[in-house]
Amino acid sequence: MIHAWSVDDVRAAEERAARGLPDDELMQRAAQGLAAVVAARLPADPHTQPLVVALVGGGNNGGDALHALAHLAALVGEPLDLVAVLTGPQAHEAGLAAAREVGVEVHDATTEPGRDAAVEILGLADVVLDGVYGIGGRAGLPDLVAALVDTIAEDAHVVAVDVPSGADPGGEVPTGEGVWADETVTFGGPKPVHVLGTADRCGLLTVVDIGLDLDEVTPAAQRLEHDDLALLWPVPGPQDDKYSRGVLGVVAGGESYTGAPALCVTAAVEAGAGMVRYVGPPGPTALVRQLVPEAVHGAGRVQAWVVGPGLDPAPESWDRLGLDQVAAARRALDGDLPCVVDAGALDLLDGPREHAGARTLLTPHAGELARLISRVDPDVTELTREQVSAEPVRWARRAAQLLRCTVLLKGGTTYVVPPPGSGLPVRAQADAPAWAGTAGSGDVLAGLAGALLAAGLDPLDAGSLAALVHGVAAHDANPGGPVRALAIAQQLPRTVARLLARPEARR
Ligand SMILES: NC(=O)C1=CN([C@@H]2O[C@H](COP(=O)(O)OP(=O)(O)OC[C@H]3O[C@@H](n4cnc5c(N)ncnc54)[C@H](O)[C@@H]3O)[C@@H](O)[C@H]2O)[C@@H](O)CC1
Ligand SMILES: [K+]
Repeated sequence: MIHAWSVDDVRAAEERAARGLPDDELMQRAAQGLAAVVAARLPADPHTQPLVVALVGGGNNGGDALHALAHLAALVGEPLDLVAVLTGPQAHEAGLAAAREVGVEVHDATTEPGRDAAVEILGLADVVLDGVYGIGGRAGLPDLVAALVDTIAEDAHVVAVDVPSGADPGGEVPTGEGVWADETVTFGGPKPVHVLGTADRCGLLTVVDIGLDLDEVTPAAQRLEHDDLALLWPVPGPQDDKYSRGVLGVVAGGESYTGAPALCVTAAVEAGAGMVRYVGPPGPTALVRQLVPEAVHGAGRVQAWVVGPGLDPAPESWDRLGLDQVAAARRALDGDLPCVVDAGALDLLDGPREHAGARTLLTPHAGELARLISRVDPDVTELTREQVSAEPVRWARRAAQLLRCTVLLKGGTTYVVPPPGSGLPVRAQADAPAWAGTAGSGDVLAGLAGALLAAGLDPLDAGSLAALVHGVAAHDANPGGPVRALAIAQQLPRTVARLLARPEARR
């Protein structure tokens, strides 16, 4: 699992670690680690002298970059062209002195000749170090810096120092502006932007150990990795039977929507639910009977519910079967069992589930979340899908707060936000190929998450693990090509087996 700590917690850990150490010890450790990464990225061609350019801001992030240039000169031993471009009126004094000492060429881009020289040199660079802003940064860049970033050579290898400049280190305010790095070298531990930010903003992430102790500090954000499946997946033991493994009830679909329940039930069965009970009218029941002979039918004892895939929340008054299905959905929502609330059932929620908020996992996409918040938030009249997509963590948090439950917001990156006050971190998963964005894919995710809730996982683990496995299964089902929702569901057993068998996971 990748843990990411808030900027405040990292700064506090830096303060603790710095006590009793020489003034610039942490920066030297950071710069040395950074230089080692950059040294490994230099082009190997013996006929050309590599050109490394650092964009340098006025704070300590710039100090890291300047010291790294100095360390790089010592580390590589071969001739190198090293250039520092100063982007503001100040630069880290000791860093600048160390860089000058080893012969780094310095240009001050706040002057016209300096800017012209910087533009030319950035267009030729082999490696660019982005040392403009680190954890002192915020979303967006001043015009001068943005213009310099735009002139970086297309084929240059861009290494962000700690955080890509222009990105919000807290990961909450997304912006496309600023540096998009091929890789990011961070210090002490990941920050939320590395986990929550747009998936390819930071590139490959390397953490340099500078001696911070964050073990006892609760992370602000997390990402599950493939090896985490073995820790969290409910693997049955010899004493288990279908009941102890978890019985999932599914209230989904209606006479006009028969596909969603079939996909949802298939996914839950393929994911290894002990038993799946489908509740619905004759049409979808017949289809589920045909496609999933393992499922049982009609209401009965269950350990968790999935409510909502393909559910029409507002059938016509003459549609008796539709009204019965909504009544079944309401019974599940009014109870106190763990529940995945998906699609149509989201429209049935007006506030928190009374006794079961903490056991509830909402699984909206951006449009559904916008509609839900517009309806239940007294401070919001009309929220759009675009607004949710622009600030996904903010709005998922808002829904989690209003409904006192866990919210899984589906998208290219899937965010799983626990209820406020739970002390739990936000999780973000970006495991799925874009091919997975296809009709029925969400019904599969709901069934999979439901199977995990029924097995006893809490909503944060169930939601994030479901997002991980769903994404990996979508890849496994047809690497590099299109995939239908049913194929994702049918791939689940093999994907789970493969991830359980990973040698790292078994340790
Ligand atoms: N504190 C420590 O002990 C260590 C800090 N280190 C480095 O220090 C960095 C943090 O340094 P600083 O706190 O000096 O902050 P930064 O160097 O990240 O930023 C400096 C200043 O730039 C301004 N600024 C930031 N974003 C801006 C924007 N978008 N537009 C305009 N102005 C902006 C702000 O006034 C900010 O204080 C870390 O990211 C890391 O690189 C490392 O050397 C490791 C040790
Ligand atoms: K940076």
